[in-house]
Amino acid sequence: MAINTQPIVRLKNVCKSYGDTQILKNINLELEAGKFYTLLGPSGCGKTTILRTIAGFTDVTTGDVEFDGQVVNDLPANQRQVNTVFQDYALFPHLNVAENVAFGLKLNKLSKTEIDKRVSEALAMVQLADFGDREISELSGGQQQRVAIARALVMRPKVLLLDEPLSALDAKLRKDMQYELRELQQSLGITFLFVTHDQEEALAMSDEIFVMRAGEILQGGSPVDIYDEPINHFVANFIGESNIIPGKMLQDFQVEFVGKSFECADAGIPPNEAVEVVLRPEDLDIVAAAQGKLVVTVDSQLFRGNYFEIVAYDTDGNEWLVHSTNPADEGEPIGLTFDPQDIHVMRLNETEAAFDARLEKYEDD
Ligand SMILES: Nc1ncnc2c1ncn2[C@@H]1O[C@H](COP(=O)(O)OP(=O)(O)OP(=O)(O)O)[C@@H](O)[C@H]1O
Repeated sequence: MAINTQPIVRLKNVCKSYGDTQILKNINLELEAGKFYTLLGPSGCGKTTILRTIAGFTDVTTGDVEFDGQVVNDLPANQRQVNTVFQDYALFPHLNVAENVAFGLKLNKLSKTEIDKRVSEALAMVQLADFGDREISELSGGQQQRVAIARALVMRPKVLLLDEPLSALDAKLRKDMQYELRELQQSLGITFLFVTHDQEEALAMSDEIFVMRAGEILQGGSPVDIYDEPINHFVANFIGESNIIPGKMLQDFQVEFVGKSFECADAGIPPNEAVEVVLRPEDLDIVAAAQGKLVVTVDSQLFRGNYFEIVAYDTDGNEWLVHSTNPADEGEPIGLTFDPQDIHVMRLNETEAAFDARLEKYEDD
């Protein structure tokens, strides 16, 4: 039997402009059934605009939005099999919980019996089975958020769009809701497209992340791939914490930075090319200065609960962030060691396509 691998949603070369301002620049993405996707990027980069083009609230200027292989550019929002959970939940304060959830079904003129059944099911999915009669004002922020999700799920969408739904919650509740949302997505098997500017949230929740900047998707991939193999300075900096140091490729398996030559994984980059080297703070070990591959001087440190975050500088003036279980002496030199495999070398200004081709080649070799 042939397996249907056609994406549920595909954006093909989508551009969106308001007047002379281009907001989305040639967006290409595919969403498969049953996966948790995240659009991640700084404020104003176009995340909400992408959701709106999929939901049908915003027309594309050029390009196509496809559902199940059919172009839906002209299909009105209410005929697309998607629902959106908004940042502010957009619940109706004068309706109780069950009435809020029933709203869309009533508009679609379903029978009372069918509406009651589907509302109960949707409230049970978000663990609010006994809350149907409550007023919205009697709910916590997290509970309101779940009502908003139930109201979207009750319409049985193929894709649920979530626009920063956790941003109004305090840190603890936000973490709990991250687990809940992820579990809900997995148990329902619906495709979620989630928007956040919080990289930790994106890493924790997603099957796949699209990292955006200024109207473009810079890199798409699994959290592990994007963390370990960022395509460029922006992605490396935006995802997790990194030391990004200027360097030069010397030959296969050898890269130079801070005036020294280091063994590295083969990156498929020609000799003498200027590069940037990424080393994550947790991949650095502190040793005595004489034993270090590099010597840096400790500038300051913060206790982060389960580790010390140490800021140090090398002789070229590059800042180094190091995570260590032990404190260091401020003003003193320390040695740093690291595994060659933990050095990630990036070309300057490489496109994602060129990066993928290079990665594929050196992984095959
Ligand atoms: N209707 C509109 N008219 C003109 N400009 C718009 C309109 N809607 C959005 N924009 C602009 O498009 C850009 C992208 O906005 P968008 O809301 O998609 O960003 P975002 O990544 O979701 O940001 P945030 O994280 O702050 O919500 C912004 O510069 C915004 O000002």
